[in-house]
Amino acid sequence: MNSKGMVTSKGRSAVRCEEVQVAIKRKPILSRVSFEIPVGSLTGLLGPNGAGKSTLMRLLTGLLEPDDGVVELFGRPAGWERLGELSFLPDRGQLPAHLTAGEWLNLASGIYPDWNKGREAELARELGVYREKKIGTMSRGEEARLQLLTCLSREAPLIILDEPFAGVDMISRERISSAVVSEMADGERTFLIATHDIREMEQLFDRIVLIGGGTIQGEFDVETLRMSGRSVESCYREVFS
Ligand SMILES: Nc1ncnc2c1ncn2[C@@H]1O[C@H](COP(=O)(O)OP(=O)(O)OP(=O)(O)O)[C@@H](O)[C@H]1O
Repeated sequence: MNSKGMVTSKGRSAVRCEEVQVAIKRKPILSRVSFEIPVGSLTGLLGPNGAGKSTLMRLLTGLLEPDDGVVELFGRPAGWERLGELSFLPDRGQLPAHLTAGEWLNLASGIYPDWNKGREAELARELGVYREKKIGTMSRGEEARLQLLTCLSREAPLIILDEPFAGVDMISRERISSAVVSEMADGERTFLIATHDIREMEQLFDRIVLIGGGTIQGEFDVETLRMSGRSVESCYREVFS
């Protein structure tokens, strides 16, 4: 790591992108994207609207292929066949409206071999998810909490959350943050979270990756930033304003 807090050292990586290029309908969306996420870290992926955060996450999940460059998870190429190793909360995901939360969770627990029933019950209490409620009648925030519960009930080594707080009230945000923190306590799991809620989330992150205009604007170690008298928010402002 250098004196500005930029991460320069290479450890064991959960995610590695090198010189990644993506164009959609001939429009360049990601250009020469290179960064790494160490195993066991909680990394914030931060950037303005349209920066390329969701596109980058879809790339990591294998839902999108790069036009050029390398995308690796745990040292092997990313791709849809690696979906079993990661748990993904998409930004515009929708759960089946005709099911109750309980019916959906039963279905999901059958789909995912790494489902942990004990964790599901614990998180359902923490997040205030009611099994009897029909998904189609849920508010945006209630559905967001159920989606997060679905993601965190799996024991996948990599958790990728795209805007987990969109439409979620303050108390629920706190519950979600504490659920994420308690998940981190079990050791080797790696989190990548895209969010605009920098102030609320900054206490959680140990690293941040800043993306703007489809390119990486910097990778920072949060502890090192703090030691140099900066916060995640001030760093974000320096880079983007
Ligand atoms: N299917 C698509 N067709 C055309 N353009 C697209 C498509 N998907 C993404 N883009 C464009 O790619 C750019 C990056 O979009 P992306 O959704 O990755 O940004 P983001 O950082 O997640 O934004 P936000 O913070 O607003 O969610 C935007 O300019 C968007 O319009």
